[in-house]
Amino acid sequence: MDALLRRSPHPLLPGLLLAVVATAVIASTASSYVLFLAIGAAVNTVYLQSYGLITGRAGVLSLCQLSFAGIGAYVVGWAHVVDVPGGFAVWLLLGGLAAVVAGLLIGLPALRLRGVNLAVATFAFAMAVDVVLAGVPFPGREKFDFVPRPAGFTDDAGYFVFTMTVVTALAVGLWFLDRSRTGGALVEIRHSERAAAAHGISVVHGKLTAFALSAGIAGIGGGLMAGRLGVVSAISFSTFASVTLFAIAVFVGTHNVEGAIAGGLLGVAFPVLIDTIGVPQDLAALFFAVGAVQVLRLGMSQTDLLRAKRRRRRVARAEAETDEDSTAPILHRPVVRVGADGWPVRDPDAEPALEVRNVTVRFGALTAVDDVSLIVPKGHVVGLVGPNGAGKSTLVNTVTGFTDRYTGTVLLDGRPVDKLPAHLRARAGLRRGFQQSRVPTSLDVGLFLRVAAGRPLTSAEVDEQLSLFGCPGADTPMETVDVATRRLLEVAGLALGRPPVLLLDEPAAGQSSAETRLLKRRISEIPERYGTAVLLVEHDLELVRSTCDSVVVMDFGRVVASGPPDDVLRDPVVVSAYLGTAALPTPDPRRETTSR
Ligand SMILES: Nc1ncnc2c1ncn2[C@@H]1O[C@H](COP(=O)(O)OP(=O)(O)OP(=O)(O)O)[C@@H](O)[C@H]1O
Repeated sequence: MDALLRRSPHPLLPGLLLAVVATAVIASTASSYVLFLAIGAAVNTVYLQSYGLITGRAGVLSLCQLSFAGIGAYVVGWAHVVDVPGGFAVWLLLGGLAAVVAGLLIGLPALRLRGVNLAVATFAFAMAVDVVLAGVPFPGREKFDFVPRPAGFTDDAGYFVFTMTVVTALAVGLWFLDRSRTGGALVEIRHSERAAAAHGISVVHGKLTAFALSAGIAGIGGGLMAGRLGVVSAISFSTFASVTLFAIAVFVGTHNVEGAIAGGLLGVAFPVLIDTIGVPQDLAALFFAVGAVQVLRLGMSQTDLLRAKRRRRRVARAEAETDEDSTAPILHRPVVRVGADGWPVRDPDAEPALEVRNVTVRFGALTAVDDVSLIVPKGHVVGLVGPNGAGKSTLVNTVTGFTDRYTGTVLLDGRPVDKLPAHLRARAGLRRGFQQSRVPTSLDVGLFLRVAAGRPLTSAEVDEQLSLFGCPGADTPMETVDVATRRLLEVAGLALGRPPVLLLDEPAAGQSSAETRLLKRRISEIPERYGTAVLLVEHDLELVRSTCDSVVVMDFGRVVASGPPDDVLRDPVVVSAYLGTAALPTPDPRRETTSR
């Protein structure tokens, strides 16, 4: 079943073959009018690849991509007029680079903005570029000094081949990006900026990268447009055209390669089509806008819907064919160091990996964390328990840098980290999981593991970890993975980063008893296997008792008890303040004899 759910390992080669055949057929058979339209569709595809990167992958609402295209076209025209050596291909790259610089300049001030505010800021930039380009004619335009197409590709058929080569090269680049940790990081930023920061990803850096790369792609598209038309005018890069392409991108879903191509074709063919039946071409924009609104309502673009349908069919087929024994045992690798009782042996005098000193957090009049101090020694698992609202998650947020309004000190390996923002604390080795799963569903399992680990992993490491946590194969799309398995994957990925300290916030929530048993084993192995000390926030007291070396109990923001699990969980203060006798777990005879 797993194998059927996985993506084809090499979808790139058939895709490349298809691109070559389609380009050759169109170039050799199409009329000059159709070729002119086809070049337009290919240039549109480049624009939509840029939207697919900034909006589809990174989730940034940018309405100014054609302004970057205008800058690319302007530079190509200028390079031709002043005769920059190297010819069209070099001018195209220069146009892309100029657009990258513009993308960075727009991206920097826009970093603090999100959603509609960011859309408004990019819209304002597009309007400003409209005004500038309308006042400053494109180089060569006044004397009709046409930009020469690249040597060997000067006729329409040749230039179509050249344009399709650029489209294909960009598609290959994006294919690799999607499979890299940078691509995974962009998707994670779109999904949850907090989760991205917790994985050591700089949201600022990620968004700037998306702005720069997408602007560069759009700039190359603009340069191609200059080659298509010979002389361009501001109207080709107007705000109206930018917003129309944005609507197409949202409607079709241009973060998928087939979406970018379909969107490119739609943007050219649909206006021509309605024109032939007497409807003004500009009304096409209305159709795209209605389509985009519909997609925003559904939450899925056309290509996402198609891909989801295909996947559902594969899942149904796999379910019908599966002969897997779901009760088959999961293969475990033995723990590195175990005592005679089968449980890991730990050093009682270990140095602190994490130390929290007198931390207090206030939300207005409410003191959510009140002068809390605790230590997580190296190689230990420490439980943090307490009733709802006791302040556990606030403490985890504070320690990991997601709350900056606190007093007190957090030390990692003896060094204060209070001045570091969340992503730098994560990079320093203070990693965390979230109470609510924040796993981006558009990644596949292997890439998520790489992003969560925050360090380069070999395929063997990924596969071994997946098997250890009983998770599906690396190529499995995350959206086909159930919520409980996603939580397991989160723990698996974080642990694989081998951070000095890992804070897990209710990892067993929503797990079946079999999954909790596996999780119990895996969490108790984390210190030995990965060299990581764990602070485990959990309501499942049996899990806490059987995995933790010591337990800290919080109530009303304060530490009310701490010590060995069996002692603490039977402490009358803890029982009356929080647990209630019925909730007490039964002591495990194995643990009573454990040499910790
Ligand atoms: N951002 C916030 N603004 C105001 N109050 C908050 C904020 N975050 C948490 N609180 C309050 O702080 C207190 C501690 O909440 P916290 O979520 O840390 O408790 P918890 O022990 O993690 O609870 P649970 O087990 O339900 O997750 C609660 O009274 C909560 O309402």
